[in-house]
Amino acid sequence: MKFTVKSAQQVARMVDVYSHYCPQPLSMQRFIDFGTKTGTEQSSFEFLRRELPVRLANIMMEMNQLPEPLLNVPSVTMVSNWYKKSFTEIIGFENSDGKDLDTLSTFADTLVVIRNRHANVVETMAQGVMELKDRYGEENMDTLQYFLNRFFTSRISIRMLINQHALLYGSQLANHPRHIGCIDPKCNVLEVVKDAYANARFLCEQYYLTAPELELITHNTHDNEEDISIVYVPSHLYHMLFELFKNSLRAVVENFPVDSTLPKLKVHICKGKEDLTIKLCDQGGGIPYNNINKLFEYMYSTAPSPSCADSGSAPLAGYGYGLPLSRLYAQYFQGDLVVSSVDGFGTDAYIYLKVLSNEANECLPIYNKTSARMYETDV
Ligand SMILES: O=C(O)CCCOc1c(F)cc(-c2c(C(=O)NCc3ccc(C(=O)O)cc3)noc2-c2cc(Cl)c(O)cc2O)cc1F
Repeated sequence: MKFTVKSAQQVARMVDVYSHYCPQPLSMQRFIDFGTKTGTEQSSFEFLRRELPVRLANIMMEMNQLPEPLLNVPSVTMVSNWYKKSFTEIIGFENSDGKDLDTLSTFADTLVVIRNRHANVVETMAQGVMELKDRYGEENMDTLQYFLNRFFTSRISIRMLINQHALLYGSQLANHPRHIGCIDPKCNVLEVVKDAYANARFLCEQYYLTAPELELITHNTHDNEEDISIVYVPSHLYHMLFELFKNSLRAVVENFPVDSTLPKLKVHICKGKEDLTIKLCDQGGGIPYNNINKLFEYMYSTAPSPSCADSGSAPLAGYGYGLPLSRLYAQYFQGDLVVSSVDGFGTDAYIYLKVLSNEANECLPIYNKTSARMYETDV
């Protein structure tokens, strides 16, 4: 394997070239078919050595459009350099031979290096938002919100592609023999709900010494399956549920006096014709309607990092990005996450997932004139 070192100008030119290609959204069905019928390591390599730089370049071009104050905070510069390095490494395979076993092995290793390099991007960007708030207050908030939603969605999609290749063809084993990469074709929703609740409850009891019980209600009008299942990525579903349970547990415990009997959390799981809906209902006192959107705002939610927060900070509180990121996971395969609250009583949170795999297409940000206009600062 020979890698030619490229100058910063050469890399910038290649980023521009690759950013002119549109990312290709894959459906859940396509992921499944590729992993079980049509795909080989060679065809996966030949797809990824183009698609990954295209997805990286599209979001790198958006990052370069950010207004100066956003672009120049140290943490954002660091993340930008990680992207440039990873982009350069992948385009190094542009003319490699997909039939050569060394090439395939080096490519798989490179993907793992890239995945590890980008492991702390969320925390680093949260640090960048805090640096920005300290320096410039809440300017450019709308631009930041627009960019981060697209940036984190792009990151979810790139990690999905890398994980599929690594699990299907790398040395890393899938979690379960039934799984196709990180996808479970029969993801048992009830089990993921119970798992997320148990772990959130453990944190809640560790801090508050109490936690509300869980009541589960299932409805299946789609098929006559005993256990409600869906073709989905269990780790994505777990991430969403764990976040929502943490919020509900915290709200309920904080809404009632110590030693009160706490009202149960009620979770409805319903598999319908098009949607699988998971509804979490709590009596946590609710939030005013006007403040719901703030929960999804990165600038508003950026709390001091748990390590430096005062010792009294609840372990249920993170960087505050849990909810916006959970909604991006839901939307990534055309689903959604909606929070509806009754001020003074409680909150219902809904996770909507597409039941039909051919409707569950990746939702990807595309860099074009429309998106570029979003970054044009007012004159
Ligand atoms: O730090 C993190 O990562 C977690 C960040 C997030 O932390 C929160 C949290 F877990 C729970 C709540 C909360 C409250 C509350 O706190 N009610 C009291 C208050 C009353 C008035 C106002 C107001 O006037 O603005 C605000 C709160 N009521 O319902 C919810 C609630 C929110 C969501 Cl998204 C959910 O899925 C379930 C819930 O029960 C708010 C959070 F923000």
